[in-house]
Amino acid sequence: MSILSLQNIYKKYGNANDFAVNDISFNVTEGEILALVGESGSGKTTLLRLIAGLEHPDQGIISLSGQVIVEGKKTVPAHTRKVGMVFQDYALFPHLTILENVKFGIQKVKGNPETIAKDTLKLVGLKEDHNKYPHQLSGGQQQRVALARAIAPNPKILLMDEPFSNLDAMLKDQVREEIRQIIKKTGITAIFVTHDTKDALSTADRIAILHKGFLQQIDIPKVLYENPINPYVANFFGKRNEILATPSEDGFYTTFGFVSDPEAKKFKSKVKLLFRPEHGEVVQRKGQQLSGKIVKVSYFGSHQLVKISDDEGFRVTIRTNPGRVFDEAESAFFYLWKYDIEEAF
Ligand SMILES: Nc1ncnc2c1ncn2[C@@H]1O[C@H](COP(=O)(O)OP(=O)(O)OP(=O)(O)O)[C@@H](O)[C@H]1O
Repeated sequence: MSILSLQNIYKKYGNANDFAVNDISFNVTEGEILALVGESGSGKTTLLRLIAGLEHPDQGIISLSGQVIVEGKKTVPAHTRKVGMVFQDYALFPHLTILENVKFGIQKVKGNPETIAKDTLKLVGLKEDHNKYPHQLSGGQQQRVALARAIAPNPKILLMDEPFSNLDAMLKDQVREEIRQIIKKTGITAIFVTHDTKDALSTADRIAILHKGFLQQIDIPKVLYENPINPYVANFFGKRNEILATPSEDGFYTTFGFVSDPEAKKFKSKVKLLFRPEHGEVVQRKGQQLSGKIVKVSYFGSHQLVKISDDEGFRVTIRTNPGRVFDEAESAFFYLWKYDIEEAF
């Protein structure tokens, strides 16, 4: 069931030429975690602020829990929307204890604030730290306090602005998982903004990708990664290799060799074969479809990236497992098990 609905939302700031948010519509299902991703200036924060009630759109309708909260000039003020917000810098009160920080926002809710605050801190795994001050906690723990403070009033929806950006790489993986588990345990619907594709792919149930204020695609991570709707979305989720190819009756001729593919006959002129590094495989035996010279091998612990060049110096990158041993300058044979085909010109 949909809990939040945005219909044709437009927002332009002052006398800017372009809309920061341009005709955006989507629904969010109850209990789901949605990531808003896009590069800097794509409109992610503006969209989050429109939902929170911190900005008002020029046009469009927003409904929350079946109630229209924004339409034309009508607006339900931010403080009565029952929206929880976690800010990028956590915005904890430094002179209040953890418990006091969480109690702060629940003075007016039903029940005993002390009990609710303690229960919520327990939920986020901080039941031992009630009397500590924010500076006595790690970044990940501070973030859980901010999360506890936002969910303690039992909001209809939780909004988080770049929740993982202040954490170092080691902590990030752990915190992503913790935050996802807490959110799922409470069953709350959450929307978070990030510019990091890893955050989005690993934490969200669905991802909405924005570019210059326009919604490009909204879907589950696997679909965005494997079946991007356009080149922008495809490249946003990581580099793709491009091989120029000439179609024939039964395949494509490329400078790396022949790719057998019955689809080729549908194309009249040159195409690009587009594939991610993990969609190719380096094989040891000769006689495979494609070949080239290894020009570089980069080791990353969990995997290696092998750069293979054709006779003209054109390169592709293929991901392999970390245990394989390759010599630079040796011949490599590879095949593509998945690729997209696009008209080249
Ligand atoms: N308060 C404001 N006044 C004027 N223009 C603004 C304001 N806030 C955002 N903008 C503009 O609106 C557009 C979208 O900005 P927004 O902050 O929503 O993007 P973003 O995707 O969240 O970017 P970032 O990742 O850098 O925070 C940008 O062109 C930005 O310059």
